[in-house]
Amino acid sequence: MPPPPRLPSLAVLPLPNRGLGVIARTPIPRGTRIFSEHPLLALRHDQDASDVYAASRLLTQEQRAVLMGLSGNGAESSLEGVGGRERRAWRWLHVGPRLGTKTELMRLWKFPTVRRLKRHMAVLSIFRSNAFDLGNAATWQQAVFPTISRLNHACVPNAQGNFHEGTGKFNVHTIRDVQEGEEVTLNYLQEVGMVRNARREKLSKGYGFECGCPACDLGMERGRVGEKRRVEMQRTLGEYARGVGEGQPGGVGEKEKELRTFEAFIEMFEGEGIAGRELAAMYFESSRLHKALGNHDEALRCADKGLFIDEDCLGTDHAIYQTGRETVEALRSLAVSEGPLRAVAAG
Ligand SMILES: C[S@@+](CC[C@H](N)C(=O)[O-])C[C@H]1O[C@@H](n2cnc3c(N)ncnc32)[C@H](O)[C@@H]1O
Repeated sequence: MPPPPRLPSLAVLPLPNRGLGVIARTPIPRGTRIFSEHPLLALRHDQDASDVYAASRLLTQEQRAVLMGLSGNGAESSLEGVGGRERRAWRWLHVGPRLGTKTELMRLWKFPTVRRLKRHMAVLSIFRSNAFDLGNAATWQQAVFPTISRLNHACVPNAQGNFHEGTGKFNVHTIRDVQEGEEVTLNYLQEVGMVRNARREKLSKGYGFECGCPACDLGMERGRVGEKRRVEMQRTLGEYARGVGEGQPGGVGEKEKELRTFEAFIEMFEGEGIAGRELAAMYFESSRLHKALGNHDEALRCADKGLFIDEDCLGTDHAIYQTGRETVEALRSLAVSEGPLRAVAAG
C-alpha cells in the first residue's frame, strides 16, 4: 500500500483509466501545502537514465518496497535515455528469446540472472512513469517520491510541486481551491503554452499515457476554446521570435514587443485557469520590462501579482518567494522616493 498522504483530508484511491490517484476528502483552499517529501530515488544532473538501477540498489529494503509498489507501464518508452544494452535486453524479454539465447544475454549484456534483468527493467519503467523534473534544482534533475508520485497529470492542474533547495524536499501546493471529492493533479510538463498534440506526444513518450483531461478534450467547448487560445499564443510567440533582432537591441521597441509577448502569455494562462510558478514568472518579467520602460506603477502592480501567486505555489519559506518579495519592496520604495517628483512633474 502507498504511504498515507500527509493530510488526512487526502486519500489515495483507484480511479478510472489512470490507476491510483489522490482525492480531496474535504475542500482544500488555494495555497495549502499538501505534501512535503524527500525524494525516494533521484538522479543528479551528472547522471542519466542508465544510472537509475544502480541508484535503486542503494535504497533500504523498506524504501525499495515502496519504490517497487509504484506504478510502471513496462512500455519500451520507459527506456527513453538508457543505453543499447538495456534496449536489447528489453526486446529479449518482450519479443522473445529468439533474439538470442539466455547465455548470450548473460555474456553480452552482463545481466547475471533473468530475475535481475526483469527487476532492472521494472525499476526503469517505474522511474520513467513516476519521476518529476525538479526544475532549476542545483543538484537534482529528476526524482520519484513515495506519495507525491501518486498524483496524476492534468494539463490545467489544481496543484503544483516545487523543489525546496534548503530542505531538500519537494513541496506540493494547491494553486486553486479544490472541492471535496475532486482529484488533485499536477502538470507533468513544463507549462509553455504547448498545443494539444505537442503535449500528448510528450506525455506519451515520457510517461506512456494518452491524456484525456478536460483541456485535451476537443469534443467539449472547454477543450476547443483552450486549444484556440494556445494556437493564438504560439502564433504570437512565433511572430515575436521572427521579429527578434529587427529593432535596435535593447531599445524601447524591442522591450515593448517583449512585454506584449509576456502579456499574451498572461492572458492565455489566466484564460485557461493556469496558475503557479509559470504565471508568476510572466508577471515578474512584465514587471522588469515595465520598470525598464519607466512605468513604475505597472512594474509594482505586476511584481505584486507575481508575489501573490508565488506565495500560494511556493510558500513564504522558498528562496524564489523571498527574492520576489525583495523585488516588490525595492519597487515600492522607488515609488515612495519618486512620488513627490512625479507630483511636481504632473503639477
Ligand atoms: C506519477 S504516476 C501517477 C500515479 C499512478 N496513477 C499510480 O497508479 O500510481 C504516473 C502514471 O499515472 C498514469 N496517469 C497519470 N496521469 C494520467 C492521466 N491524466 N490519464 C491517464 N493516465 C494517467 C500514467 O500511467 C502515468 O504513467
